[in-house]
Amino acid sequence: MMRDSIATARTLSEALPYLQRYTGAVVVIKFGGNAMGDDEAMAEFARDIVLMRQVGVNPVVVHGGGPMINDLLGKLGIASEFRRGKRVTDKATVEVVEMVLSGLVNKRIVQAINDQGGRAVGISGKDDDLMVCVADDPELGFVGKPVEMNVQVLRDLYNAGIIPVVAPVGTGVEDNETFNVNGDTAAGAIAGALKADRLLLLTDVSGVKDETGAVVTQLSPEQVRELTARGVIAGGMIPKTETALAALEAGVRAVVILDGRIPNACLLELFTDHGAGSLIRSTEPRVKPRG
Ligand SMILES: Nc1ncnc2c1ncn2[C@@H]1O[C@H](COP(=O)(O)OP(=O)(O)O)[C@@H](O)[C@H]1O
Ligand SMILES: CC(=O)N[C@@H](CCC(=O)OP(=O)(O)O)C(=O)O
Repeated sequence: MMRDSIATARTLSEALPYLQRYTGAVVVIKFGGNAMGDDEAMAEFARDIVLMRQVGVNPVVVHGGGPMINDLLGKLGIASEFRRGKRVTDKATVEVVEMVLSGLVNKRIVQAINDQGGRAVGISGKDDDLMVCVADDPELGFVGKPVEMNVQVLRDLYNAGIIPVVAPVGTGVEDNETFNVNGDTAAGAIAGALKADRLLLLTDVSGVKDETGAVVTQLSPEQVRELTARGVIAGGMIPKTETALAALEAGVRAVVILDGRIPNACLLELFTDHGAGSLIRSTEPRVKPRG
């Protein structure tokens, strides 16, 4: 018992330099549908987010919900397919996407954060024209590519002590269209527009893997391009790494792809000597042992 308390105190003490480094920092967390898990895992994620806020970080949560969209599409008998990690989205599908993301998934996360004593407010990319989109690719239908980001609403929320929780649904430039935006793409666009200190992409794999299946703990943009060209980075990992590169270009300091199913994944990454997952950034040398 005493030993446990000593270990806890040591962990807190070791966190000091990281707490100092991240005070006032903007950290965008993409919470993928596959990383969400059961209610207990959701509560644990929410606790981490509330703790971040408590120690002076400004967390902005952007979520996915692909598996939950699949469930409802399945019940409705609507077939769905993905191309290069993005869902081909017709009119009927985009309605289901908006219902699931802005409704069920968004409010589940908001409630979980509030249950832990945080103040979460859920919005989508439509609110205050946060994410204005054009069609990404005519073959994908109503899949949006963000072209104009109005992130002041996020600053207003976090400056008021509120944790914004964003559903990746965008509005069109004209005709009041609704766009389905890949959650990673949305998180990257938001992190880029906020020039966030960190973008954490929480998924269900331990990081970006090489051809042997080993997680690469740190990658440069060049290495990402090379692994993609060789087909080692594939499927759902493509929007993640594309997002990482675009976010770095836009001024985000570093992007981490990590396993959201590990307990306290976000805290482990931000506040301990051990990083988690794959860190993608251009030049700075790595300061933490990872893995
Ligand atoms: N090189 C790679 N390293 C790790 N995962 C990869 C790689 N290439 C493809 N993947 C796939 O990408 C998936 C993650 O994307 P996705 O399922 O869309 O996650 P999420 O729902 O969390 O956004 C992994 O489960 C894995 O199957
Ligand atoms: C265009 C596109 O693919 N949109 C995604 C949006 C949800 C998402 O990104 O969910 P995950 O993060 O859980 O994968 C979709 O329809 O599934």
